[in-house]
Amino acid sequence: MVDTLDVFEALLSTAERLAKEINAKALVLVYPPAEDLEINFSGDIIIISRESEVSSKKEKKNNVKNLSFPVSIGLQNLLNLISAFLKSRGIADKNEFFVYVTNESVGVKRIEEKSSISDEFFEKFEKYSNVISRVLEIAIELSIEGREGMPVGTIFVIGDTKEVMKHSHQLVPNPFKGHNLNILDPKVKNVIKEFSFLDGAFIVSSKGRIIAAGRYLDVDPKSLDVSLPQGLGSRHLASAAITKVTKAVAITLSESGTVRIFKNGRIVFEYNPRLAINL
Ligand SMILES: Nc1ncnc2c1ncn2[C@@H]1O[C@H](COP(=O)(O)OP(=O)(O)OP(=O)(O)O)[C@@H](O)[C@H]1O
Repeated sequence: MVDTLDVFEALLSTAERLAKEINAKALVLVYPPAEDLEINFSGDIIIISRESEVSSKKEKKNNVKNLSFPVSIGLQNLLNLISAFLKSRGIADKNEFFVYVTNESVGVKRIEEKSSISDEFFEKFEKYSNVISRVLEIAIELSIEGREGMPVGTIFVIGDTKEVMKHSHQLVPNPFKGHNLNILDPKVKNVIKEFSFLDGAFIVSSKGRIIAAGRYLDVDPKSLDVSLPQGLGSRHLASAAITKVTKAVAITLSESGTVRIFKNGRIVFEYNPRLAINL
């Protein structure tokens, strides 16, 4: 039997040839099965890993960039995020291509207009990458599992904690008060899930400390000129608004199962894990 690494290496050499032939702007390795692969490509190389800690030691060559995405968000979403990343970094422009390789496929992706995620999102994403990834992971699991079999909706507001606290108040006594719990601690995942039934939002610092749960966001989407696609109610409007009035990122889980990331009052990422095909 041929092992995963052999398959990946064979796909990689096809991807290298393809990238060269079509003058692709970047070659993207999605969750490669080994760290020290020999990659022959003169353009930008992006390595997507599942590790939450991205070590810079692997960025030996300056055309290699590591991005960490520990959760599986479905290939299409991942490719859209990569498109947006390449565009925001000036690596590739609209209608240019990148080639990607996964454990099972090689493909070409054209950079589309719609893949416009603000630079700021990636700055934030890189800065709080571990925390955002962990919250996404929890939101995705909650979307699939629900709580005691019932669908759950909630909000996580990450970063700019001081300002977020100023623009919110407790709906119920804060269960996290006086505790020093960090969302990056694997044991804390279940605690978050347990409290996901509370109305309101979880407030998480940029380093992952859980500041509060059951927090009502005191924002007025109308006066802040926040507009969202029809069908999104007060949970989503409040999430968009808090990211307009502060520098925070908000991640919402809708009772319908869709997970969204908001930044600067806009949706920058949308994904329904219940409809997803895993990588
Ligand atoms: N300003 C707010 N701050 C915190 N939580 C809020 C706020 N507004 C609404 N919510 C929460 O959102 C819940 C659902 O409200 P609503 O159904 O209007 O939202 P929605 O955007 O349609 O969300 P869903 O897609 O999950 O139904 C409320 O019960 C409340 O817990």
